[in-house]
Amino acid sequence: MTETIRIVEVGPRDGLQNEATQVATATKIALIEQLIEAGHSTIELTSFVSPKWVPQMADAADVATRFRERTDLRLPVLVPNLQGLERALESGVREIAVFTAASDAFNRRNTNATIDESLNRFVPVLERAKSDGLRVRGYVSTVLGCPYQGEVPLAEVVRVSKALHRMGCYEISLGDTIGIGTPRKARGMLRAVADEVPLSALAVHFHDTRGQALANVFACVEAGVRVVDASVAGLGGCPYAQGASGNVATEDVVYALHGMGFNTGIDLSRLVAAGRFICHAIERRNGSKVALAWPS
Ligand SMILES: CC(C)(COP(=O)([O-])OP(=O)([O-])OC[C@H]1O[C@@H](n2cnc3c(N)ncnc32)[C@H](O)[C@@H]1OP(=O)([O-])[O-])[C@@H](O)C(=O)NCCC(=O)NCCSC(=O)C[C@@](C)(O)CC(=O)[O-]
Repeated sequence: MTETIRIVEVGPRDGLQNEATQVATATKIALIEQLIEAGHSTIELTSFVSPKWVPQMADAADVATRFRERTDLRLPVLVPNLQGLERALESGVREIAVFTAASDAFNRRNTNATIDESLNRFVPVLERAKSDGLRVRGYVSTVLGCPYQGEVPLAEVVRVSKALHRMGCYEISLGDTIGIGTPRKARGMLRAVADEVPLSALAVHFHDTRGQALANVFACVEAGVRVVDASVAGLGGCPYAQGASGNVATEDVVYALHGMGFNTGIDLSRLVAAGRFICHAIERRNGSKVALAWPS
């Protein structure tokens, strides 16, 4: 039987959060609609963070509300605190993602809190989410290096991942925020976390800053991970990680996985069209090599 890998499409959130020019809400919605048509089952729609920190996501409620009837899909949104959760609930959201890091230096710049302060912030968020029947995903950033602190101890990646899992996050996404990792290091990191958190509850999230992301995905898939975050057309970059480029392009991941015999449920041709649509709309270079080679 063909094995399935679930792609978590982060383009509409991670991919667009750093765009300097405000992307029209209608464009974001059209992109998400096209991603759904391409067969995505899991799409991170937006983030309910402070609009002062990330103005591009100020229209989170409008985007999320548009998809509130799509109970057949998993449509998580990023939430940093209880205020974000309240806003998400008002928009009919059924899945959220909380986020912290394995480096205090990064986490302070990203959320104005140390790692432990952010974990404490999540306690009431997780309690409220649980009582409202929401699923909660957890992110750990800087798992292979930090733009401010440099080396990140593996023990800290393991500790934070374990804490999020124990708190009730059903899945932990391990983020190489600045795309600094290489395949063996990425696989070693995954294995170390998998010693403490079930591999089935882990996802990988690679940025392609140094062109290593697809190789890192491959190394981790070979090591058994079955959930991969990716961004259509390789959109993205973290506003609090200078020089961070987009995530690995979804088109390239899907092409590689299909070639390896995995099923993703995604129609590559439609996905390429969605990537071309958004690149045209925001006048951005397409970061997917598969898309560039795809017949027009
Ligand atoms: C966490 C905070 C809010 C702390 O920010 P703070 O300034 O310490 O928060 P505060 O509680 O002091 O509130 C300050 C103001 O923000 C408002 N506020 C507070 N919270 C909210 C909210 N949820 N929604 C709307 N408004 C909010 C609050 O009401 C107040 O407004 P004022 O009284 O000044 O008018 C802020 O630092 C923040 O929003 N950070 C988010 C940064 C971000 O979104 N980064 C990118 C996402 S993470 C990422 O990309 C990495 C990832 C996940 O992809 C994985 C990887 O690649 O590594």
